[in-house]
Amino acid sequence: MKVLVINAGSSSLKYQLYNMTDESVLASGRVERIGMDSSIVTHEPTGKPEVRDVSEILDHVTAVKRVIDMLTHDEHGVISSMDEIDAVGHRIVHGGEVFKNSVLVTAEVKNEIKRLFDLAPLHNPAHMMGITAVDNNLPNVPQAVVFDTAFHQTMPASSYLYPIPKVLYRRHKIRRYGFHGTSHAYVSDVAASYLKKPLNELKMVTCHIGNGASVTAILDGKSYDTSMGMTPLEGLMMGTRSGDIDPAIVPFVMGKEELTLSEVNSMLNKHSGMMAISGVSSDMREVIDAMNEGDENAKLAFDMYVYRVRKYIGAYAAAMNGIDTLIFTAGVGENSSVLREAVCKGITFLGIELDDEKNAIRSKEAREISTAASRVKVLVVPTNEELLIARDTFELVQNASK
Ligand SMILES: Nc1ncnc2c1ncn2[C@@H]1O[C@H](COP(=O)(O)OP(=O)(O)O)[C@@H](O)[C@H]1O
Ligand SMILES: CC(=O)OP(=O)(O)O
Ligand SMILES: [Mg+2]
Repeated sequence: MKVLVINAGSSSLKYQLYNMTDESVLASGRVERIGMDSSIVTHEPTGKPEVRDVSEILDHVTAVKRVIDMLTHDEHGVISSMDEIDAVGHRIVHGGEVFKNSVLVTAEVKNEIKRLFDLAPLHNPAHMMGITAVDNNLPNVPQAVVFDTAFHQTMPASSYLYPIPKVLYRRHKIRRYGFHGTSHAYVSDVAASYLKKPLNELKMVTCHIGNGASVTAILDGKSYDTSMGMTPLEGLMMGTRSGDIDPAIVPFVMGKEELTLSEVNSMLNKHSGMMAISGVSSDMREVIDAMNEGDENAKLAFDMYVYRVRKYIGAYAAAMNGIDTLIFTAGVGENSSVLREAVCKGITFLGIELDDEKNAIRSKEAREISTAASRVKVLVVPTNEELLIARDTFELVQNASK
């Protein structure tokens, strides 16, 4: 069975085609700048050269059509016709309280995802466009949806409720949901296999540090608490997102600077974080480069970023009354030995001892970077949200056909 995995954003659409017989990736790629005058399609067929193309792609339906054209292309294609695509799996950021597991797409599921637009206005409408685009281009192919929030549905009320009037939870479902769940679940599972220990016997803290960043406490193999909240804004300092701030700042700034709701939202989501403090970039590589060249604002941004990761690790070690495994994943967590060192060197009291040589090794494999004597095992585990989405989709479609 061949499964196409789609991660649709507001102006982009990433894809991977899997052969589920051996879970190999046949092709991957992305369509960027959808709706703008020059969209960029990057297609990477396994074993063949990468193809890049600039054209006008005004909507997601056309984007999916282009993806199918690339996958079935005479020269750059990896399948002979679109009939070879047996199922499509989508990443959906917000599943609210309704979706605790991945499901096949039905009319009712689509309605629920639409009802959640309010809680994830930046993400869910884009995902819905992805689903509609597949409906239009591959009308007979089953689709599944895999939610970033699902893994965190196990959190106890003491973790997910905010100390605000309870009526707001009842009326509007205001609570912590948490995100990147597919990634936290995947890396915790890989780490347990790597350590040859049952997942439910470990006290883990997983740090998904990419463009968006979140930390999760995993107890008994389940999400116990996580740093992102009702939306992906809470928690760590990120590329352009503020993370935790005093909520009183919002009405205060709105009054003083005469900002509207949408302006203050944009300030916190798009013009804060590392970008705002460094004045250099939201990209960790550029911030580290500037810091190494002596830029003091870049150093302050890096120090603040690291400090906040450390505080969450400490908080979650306390929340679980211990920690035995610390995991780094996603763009920054997997690639930046500098960040991992800065985080770990400040929390040695927890029993974390980094092996500098192992930390410096670059690899695509899961690996341990702590010393043999370190009480806490520190691992780097490359995440693979797409593979988990493909697996869930495959399983749902197979079960449905039994
Ligand atoms: N070698 C590196 N050192 C530091 N940061 C890196 C490195 N490689 C990638 N990154 C960072 O990873 C981030 C992107 O992470 P990623 O998980 O791909 O994000 P997303 O999936 O949210 O787009 C960027 O900020 C980028 O700077
Ligand atoms: C939920 C979220 O923040 O996703 P991303 O890291 O892809 O922005
Ligand atoms: Mg990501």
